[in-house]
Amino acid sequence: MKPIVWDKGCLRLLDQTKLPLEEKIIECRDYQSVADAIREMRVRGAPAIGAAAAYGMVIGARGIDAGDKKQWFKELEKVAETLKNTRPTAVNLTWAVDRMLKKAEENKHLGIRELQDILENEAVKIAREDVESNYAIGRFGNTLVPERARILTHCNAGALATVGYGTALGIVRAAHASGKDIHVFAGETRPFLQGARLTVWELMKEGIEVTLITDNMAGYVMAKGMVDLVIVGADRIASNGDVANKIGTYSLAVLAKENNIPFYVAAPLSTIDMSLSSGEEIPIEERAPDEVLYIQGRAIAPEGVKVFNPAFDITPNSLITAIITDKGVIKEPYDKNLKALFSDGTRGNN
Ligand SMILES: CSC[C@H]1O[C@H](OP(=O)(O)O)[C@H](O)[C@@H]1O
Repeated sequence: MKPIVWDKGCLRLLDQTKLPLEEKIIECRDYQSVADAIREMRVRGAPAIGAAAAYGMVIGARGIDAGDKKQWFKELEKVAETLKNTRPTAVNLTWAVDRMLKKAEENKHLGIRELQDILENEAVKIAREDVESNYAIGRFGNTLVPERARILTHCNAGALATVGYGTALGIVRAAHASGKDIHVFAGETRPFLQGARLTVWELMKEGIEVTLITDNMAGYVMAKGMVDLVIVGADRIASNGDVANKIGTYSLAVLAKENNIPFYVAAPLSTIDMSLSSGEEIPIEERAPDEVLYIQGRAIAPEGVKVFNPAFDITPNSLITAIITDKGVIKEPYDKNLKALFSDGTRGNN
């Protein structure tokens, strides 16, 4: 399944708020509708929103009606700000938009039409690189998966969270494809239910064994010896290896430590933010109370109750067994080993 399809100036998105009951495609022909889709999580997942924002920059750039190039660049900055302000936690969003701006800046000597074409090529490159990264993560991660593995996942870090194949689910796919006996326990992931609605949908489509559990069952299955490893995605990783990921990830990491179960984080280099010294600096998005108060439009709590809805939490590096990237498996000491990862000028948020 492709959550993002670029079709000659139109960005087609699989509306993930409708899954699994409906496979609805929305067509974005202006950058504001791309921003709306990201903000409303119709497209979601750190790498996916980065790629969507890159295409939003292309659509925005082609829609600018500026008298001269200076004005054109000013308008492009406004497009960038709109897209960057949609969601604060996933660094891929900022990384992708800034990469597009940098590309335009590097070629500002060219005409506007050429700049627009260059930006389109760059967005296509970002999307292609993401899929390549996910296959690499799958290959590296598969080396850590035993022949028979019961894998607990959280949220959705699959094809739907990326341009294709997935990060955490990319490892599941690679292990399954290599003939290993894989069974996934998918945590439902309240309140947006990415696990129940998206991860289960993805895995069942491909015939990969999956069992849905509620978030509060994770401790039980781990304590009962029903889980061999935990693999999650990430939205932003600080230079010391602290990880921001979907709310509930930290709880799973503590439970995994308590039960001596390996806890892996799968992420491309575009999710690593080397400008941050620790997870304390990662902004945590707070989302609307209605996401907690309603399921499919039906109230599940008395009207008027106060709600706290942080969409992410921080898992300290001490609870992480390894970070599986598209450049290899990174273990502690994370500050030293992540720095070495970027020392050869590799792309990423350094
Ligand atoms: C492949 S990274 C996916 C990452 O993004 C998700 O967040 P959201 O659904 O709010 O965009 C979640 O944290 C996943 O681990």
